[in-house]
Amino acid sequence: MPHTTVSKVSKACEPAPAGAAQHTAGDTPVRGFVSARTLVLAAVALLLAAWGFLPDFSVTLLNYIGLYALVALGLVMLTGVGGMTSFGQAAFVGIGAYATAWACTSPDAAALLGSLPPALLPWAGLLLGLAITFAVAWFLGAITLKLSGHYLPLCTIAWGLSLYFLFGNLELLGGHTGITGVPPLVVAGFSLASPRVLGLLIWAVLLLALWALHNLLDSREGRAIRALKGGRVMAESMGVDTGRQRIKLFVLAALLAAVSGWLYAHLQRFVNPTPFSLHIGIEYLFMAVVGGAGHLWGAVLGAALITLLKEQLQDWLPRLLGSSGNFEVIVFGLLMLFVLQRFADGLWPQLSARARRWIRPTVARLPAAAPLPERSLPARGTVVLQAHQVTKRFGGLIANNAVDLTVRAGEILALIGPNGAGKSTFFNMISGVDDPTAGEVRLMGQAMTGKPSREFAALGLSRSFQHVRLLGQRTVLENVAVGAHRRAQRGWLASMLRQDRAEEAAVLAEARRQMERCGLAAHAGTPAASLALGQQRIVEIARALASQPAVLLLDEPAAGLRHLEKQALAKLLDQLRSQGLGILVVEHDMEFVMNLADRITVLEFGTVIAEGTPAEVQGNQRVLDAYLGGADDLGAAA
Ligand SMILES: Nc1ncnc2c1ncn2[C@@H]1O[C@H](COP(=O)(O)OP(=O)(O)OP(=O)(O)O)[C@@H](O)[C@H]1O
Repeated sequence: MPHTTVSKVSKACEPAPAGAAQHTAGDTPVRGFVSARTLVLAAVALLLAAWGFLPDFSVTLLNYIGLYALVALGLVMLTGVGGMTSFGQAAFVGIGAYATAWACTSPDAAALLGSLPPALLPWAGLLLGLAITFAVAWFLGAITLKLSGHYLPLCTIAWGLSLYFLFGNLELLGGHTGITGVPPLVVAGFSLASPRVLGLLIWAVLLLALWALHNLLDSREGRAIRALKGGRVMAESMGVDTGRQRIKLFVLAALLAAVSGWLYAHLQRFVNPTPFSLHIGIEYLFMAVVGGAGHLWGAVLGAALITLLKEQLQDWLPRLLGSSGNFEVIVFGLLMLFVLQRFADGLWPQLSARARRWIRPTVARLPAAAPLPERSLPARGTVVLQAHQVTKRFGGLIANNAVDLTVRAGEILALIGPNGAGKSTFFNMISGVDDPTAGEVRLMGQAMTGKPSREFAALGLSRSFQHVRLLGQRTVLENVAVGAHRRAQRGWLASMLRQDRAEEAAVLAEARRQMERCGLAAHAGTPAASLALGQQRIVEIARALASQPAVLLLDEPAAGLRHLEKQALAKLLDQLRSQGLGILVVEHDMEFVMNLADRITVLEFGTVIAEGTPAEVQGNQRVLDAYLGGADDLGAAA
């Protein structure tokens, strides 16, 4: 925004790990003497009480902080939570601002909206701005969000620039001069012309957005959004439609920016293209990152810090250096470098870590949990998963060569083979991560070729990964709950408005049930990354079980486990088998495999070289040859 000028906040609305926030003290020790919620309410009450007495300049600063924080909040969701970087948010602020300025001042708009009383024009402008932003963001999202790596940020720069130049070149938007004479907002006959009064609306909108987004993150949909950061493969395997979630997130961030632009236009009462440039888009990103891009309150902190810092620098530097110039930009850039070097996760985590001693997380009460809908498992012996002549080529390399394999309900099939034999590639083929070059995969009798992983998940297939894919900073409970995504239905709006509590209770109860089943009950509130690697693998199994699968694919589940843990895992898999699950295990631990599997398929150089019971496979000379040094392992397992 044009103004190069212009809360201290608490831990309160930080999206606390669900396990810590919503369940018994057994998960997380309850500390602190003031609850996060009380602190926020007290801060809001204080701000309200002081609002009438603050100097005009402070009110102006606070208004701008509120406006910037709204945009940065969208970026926290998009970048910090969802893992997508955008430099172009200022353009959406521009759409919100120009839409209302045009609706309120243009003769064309008057002809169109002629019957509307003048007091309603800004509200028509808001609707127009939101509608245009929605359409533009959806369109841009659809064409750019498929890109990954540095391509996506580059694209946001491209369309950020395009929209900026569009604002300056459209005659109907006043060209580079912009639009003047934007009227003040009027609510119920009361004019919000004074920045002091409009500021109340700005902060009310910001607090409402914080509340809604906090609720969203603390829900099934919030976990799905966070799962995006764990990689699309994991999220899709848990049944999350990642493409849709990404677009929704992108549109949400754009709409928040547009609302900020709308408020800005009625605060400034004129608009021109300058505040919607790429330069300002970068500044918004700075705010989110410096504040703490993974934390909702980080947006407020970042907006406040950067606004105040720029203000001070603009004031002090010319005095200090004895000449005027844009010195603050240089110092500002250096300071940003320092902050990002020193605190890569932003400043909010630092602040909240210090406050943890005296602030306790809000304990939300959930209603009694009803069970989630159950899937009826196929009868024992039914073919649940079938690979027919599955071939995968990577250029000239044949990773899987006409592999046939069948998994039945109520059995454990092991897929073994030396390193590089093609086991993980095959796993990807039969779970929808990748498409076979030739051949067919059938799940529950349905042809699955070309279908994404989430369709596999919908039909009852769940999996773990060779390289653990968990949300390391989130609790074990939350990670396991991601697995139950498809068993619940409440969407974004219901989550934002807290209309999902009964379902959320059911999801978390199911996650706890699976954790108990897997011996993880004591770790509900522990961040997943702080568990040993072997236990993280068990968390993946619990997460897979939370989807109530009919087919379970486990990629090296015993790797990193100690002897007793392996025994417990074998017992669990045995139980699952007796309950009728079809289980396919890729594993290098021969003792584990030989004692557990009903049948074994052996791959070498992508080709099946043997199949049969453990005893048959151990006696197979080709298998012994394939393993060479590993022949001892096979023998030892006998
Ligand atoms: N995306 C890819 N592009 C090119 N080659 C690949 C790709 N993925 C796997 N490969 C190759 O395919 C072959 C099979 O690899 P894969 O990871 O499936 O073996 P694996 O049996 O799972 O091995 P490990 O037991 O070590 O995990 C290897 O030669 C590997 O280098």
